[in-house]
Amino acid sequence: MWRRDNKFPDNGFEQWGGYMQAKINKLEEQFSSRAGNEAKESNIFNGVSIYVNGFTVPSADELKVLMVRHGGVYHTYQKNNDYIIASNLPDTKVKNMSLARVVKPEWITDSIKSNHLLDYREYLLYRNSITQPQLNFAKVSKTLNSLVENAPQLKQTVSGKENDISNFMKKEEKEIDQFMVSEVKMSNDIKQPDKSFSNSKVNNQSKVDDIDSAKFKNINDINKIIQTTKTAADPNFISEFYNNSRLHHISQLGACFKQYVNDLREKTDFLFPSRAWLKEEIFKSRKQANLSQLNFENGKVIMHIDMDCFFVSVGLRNRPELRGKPVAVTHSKGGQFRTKRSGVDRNTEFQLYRQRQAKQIGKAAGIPEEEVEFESRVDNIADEDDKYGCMSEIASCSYEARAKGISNGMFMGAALKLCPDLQTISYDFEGYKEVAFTLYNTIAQYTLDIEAVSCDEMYVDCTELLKDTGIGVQEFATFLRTEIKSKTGCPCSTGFGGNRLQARLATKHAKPDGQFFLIVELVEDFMFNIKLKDLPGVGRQTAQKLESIGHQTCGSLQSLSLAILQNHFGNKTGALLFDQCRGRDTTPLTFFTVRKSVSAEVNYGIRFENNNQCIEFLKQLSVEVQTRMQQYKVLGKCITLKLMVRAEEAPVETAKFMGHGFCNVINKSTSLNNATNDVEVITKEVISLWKKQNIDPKEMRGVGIQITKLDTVNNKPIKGTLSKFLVNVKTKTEEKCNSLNIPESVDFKSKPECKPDFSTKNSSKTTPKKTKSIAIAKQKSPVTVFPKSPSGKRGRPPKVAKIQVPSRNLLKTFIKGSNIKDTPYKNPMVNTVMPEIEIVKKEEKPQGLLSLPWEKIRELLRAWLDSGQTPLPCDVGMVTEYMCEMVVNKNIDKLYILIKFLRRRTSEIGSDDWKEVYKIIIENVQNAMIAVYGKPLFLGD
Ligand SMILES: Nc1ccn([C@H]2C[C@H](O)[C@@H](COP(=O)(O)OP(=O)(O)OP(=O)(O)O)O2)c(=O)n1
Repeated sequence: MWRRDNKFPDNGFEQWGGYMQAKINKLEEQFSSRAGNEAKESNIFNGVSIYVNGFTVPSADELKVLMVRHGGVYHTYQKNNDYIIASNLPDTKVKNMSLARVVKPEWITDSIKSNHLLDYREYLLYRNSITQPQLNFAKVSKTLNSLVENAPQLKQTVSGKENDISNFMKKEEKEIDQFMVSEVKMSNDIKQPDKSFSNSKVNNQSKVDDIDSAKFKNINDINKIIQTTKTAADPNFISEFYNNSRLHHISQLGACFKQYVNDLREKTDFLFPSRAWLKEEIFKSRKQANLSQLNFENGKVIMHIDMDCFFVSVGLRNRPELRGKPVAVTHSKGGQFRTKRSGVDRNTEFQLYRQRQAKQIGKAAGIPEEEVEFESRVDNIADEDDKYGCMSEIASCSYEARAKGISNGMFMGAALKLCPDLQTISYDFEGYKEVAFTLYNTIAQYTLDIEAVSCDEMYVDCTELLKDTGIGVQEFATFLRTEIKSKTGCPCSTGFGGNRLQARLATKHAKPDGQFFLIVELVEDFMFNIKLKDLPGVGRQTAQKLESIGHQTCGSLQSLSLAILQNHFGNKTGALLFDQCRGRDTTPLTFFTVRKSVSAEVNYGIRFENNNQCIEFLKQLSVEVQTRMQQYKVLGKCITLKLMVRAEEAPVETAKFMGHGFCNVINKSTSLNNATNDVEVITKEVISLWKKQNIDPKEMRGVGIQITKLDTVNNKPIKGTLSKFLVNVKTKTEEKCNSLNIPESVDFKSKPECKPDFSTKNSSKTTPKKTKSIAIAKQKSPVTVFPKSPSGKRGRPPKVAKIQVPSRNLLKTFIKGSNIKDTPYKNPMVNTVMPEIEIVKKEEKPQGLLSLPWEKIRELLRAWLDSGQTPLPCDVGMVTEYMCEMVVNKNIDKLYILIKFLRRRTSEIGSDDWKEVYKIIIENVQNAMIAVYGKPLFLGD
């Protein structure tokens, strides 16, 4: 007999427990013997045990048989790990139990039908909210934490060899994961969450879910639950709100991938071993000579790539039985019972929205507000207790749902009207992140010329990649899409064109699961039928205004001259429209993203009883903003408080539960003398802005804080990046600038009059000796004979007296392994100590760039090109000087890499100044080449 003290079950009859245990054991034995007798049909429920609570269809007995047949366990008495199968439960039961594993019997029957175990979470009995999701504490933090362990592993690149990009990606993914986890953690730490509440088994989610159950029809119960639903007056509201806000997660992910691309570009070597594999695979699969070979004379090839119905595709990986059906990702299940709250007046609220929209259209069309007519009608709007009244938003819907008229962002109720059998699946933030990483990593194996748009979308300049590999656009697209689909299980679409506008429109044309190359010959025809509202530069108001003057398509707008368009829309928008409707777009891709603002906004659950609550909330929101500023390492000068206040004519109770309803928006800003991220300063300013508005806190429906005019922490803007590093060698620099063919003026458009004296008369006889000092600095060497600048003047020394601290990365790069030494530098802007750079002068050693290792030069060059500043002649002089020295030192391989990089970046930047910089450098380098080798460096074109 098993004994209790040995932690084994006791089946004795001495105590009640013993009796019960004996009974349970007996029933289990019966179950096992029955299992032995039943023909086993599958192992779907291997490891799953269920306990049936109450009346179910199929009945408990039938479920027992099904479990036996399909490898599961049926418990007559509930055990810890059991799934509780129930069709409904009396409320006394609900109050006393955890609802996390209460599952509908359909979970069993549907799993058997689809021959695999379906996700039980999709069948939870208590999951439907009244309207919107309620806060599900700690769920997301848990998800993010688990991601750190489970970050997707990169596939090895070429034959097991990994280049630094793939290694870097792995490291970086982890850092980004940690960044996201730390964000959640930080905000929780700061706000000291009420653990008892977070951990409570019946949390807010289940409280509201309870309301959805048809069992809670007693209005007093419902009101009690609504009253206890968390509002912004609760001290833990903000962290919980952000942990559960889908929009917050999307924007976080988007920002992370922008940073990811920045870092990949900054820290890896731009060598792409996977290209060899790509080429090999594509050449292998070619059945005939490549017909789609690109004509590079046509310029750039820009790709736009976007996952198809992203949230749905990721969700369907666990619900394959729903493929091909109309599916939506939303918090709501739809079609369930909801309660009607008193005071809700949907008709009035919707009417107010319509009225505002009509005024906006009127304004866009130049009609005075008082003359705008709008239709005053009473719609047959479903109430919230009607399934068609559900105001839960659809985040993403499948293309089958779109075929029925459903679109992303639509309310669930409206969607159900269009498609009553619309299936819903829940969010999978972990899955989105995993797929997004795979998408970015797949592209980054082949090129880093990426502009990240969001977690599932980016632009890629494929020009260099295609040229380097010699593969065609279509075959690359097919290969890439297949690779992404096989790695992620999700389809994507790609569009290619000569610029970003064409690429984006091509993707739209290709969707879903397709590809389209808008070749130059097709552009005109293609653009003709494009709807103006689909152009990226055309917002709702502009589209409405265009429609009001009779234009809906690009073809139709092409009939208007530039002057007419500018007359109607102003110079900038007019010119944009003129170009866009012809498929023209000169905006270069931005590979390096610079953050312009940091903000935190909450427009859900904002319900205050008094001023103190509102002030407390403003303090918390200030902490949230400051936390984000710290993460992004920025300070800001301008603080804007955004207030959403219930419009006088709007019902007090909003149509959407805890939503903001129809509001007036007030934005108030203040500018500081110095940029800051000090939470006390931010809070003080925000509260002062709030107090000045004199608004009744009860009328507040949304609050946001935005910080703009950003500056990087410890990084004052720098001018003349290179010069600033090397300012203490200004005398030398001055000499060298003078000696190079660099115009003194910043106007790089003006060409130097004379060429450096590298001409053929500098025969090999005059070739300078290989020497550690730079050839061009030596007066007698052929490369030292340089003409004056176009202005005829000699260059002046740079006027920088003292080195300011440049970007941290640059600093780090330079401090290590160079002759730069640290001395404390106190940044007056913030209380942090930063090193000041001082160049140790050693006359006999090479100075400036020449003192640095080649790897550092690459970093510096990259930073210079990405600085977003106008190139200064002295900087150009130094780079030229360095490259000429490489020629002299016969360091041609590395020189070639630098030049290729320089060429690529300058052409990406696309400005005439930078193109001129490239030209000047190349002219000097080629002249040095001729001087040293008697011939120019072969650059391929
Ligand atoms: N306001 C928004 C915008 C986007 N998303 C989420 C859901 C989308 O699935 C995902 C990507 O957005 P897209 O605009 O790319 O839309 P889809 O990928 O769903 O569809 P499409 O195939 O048209 O790109 O981001 C969201 O939840 N809410």
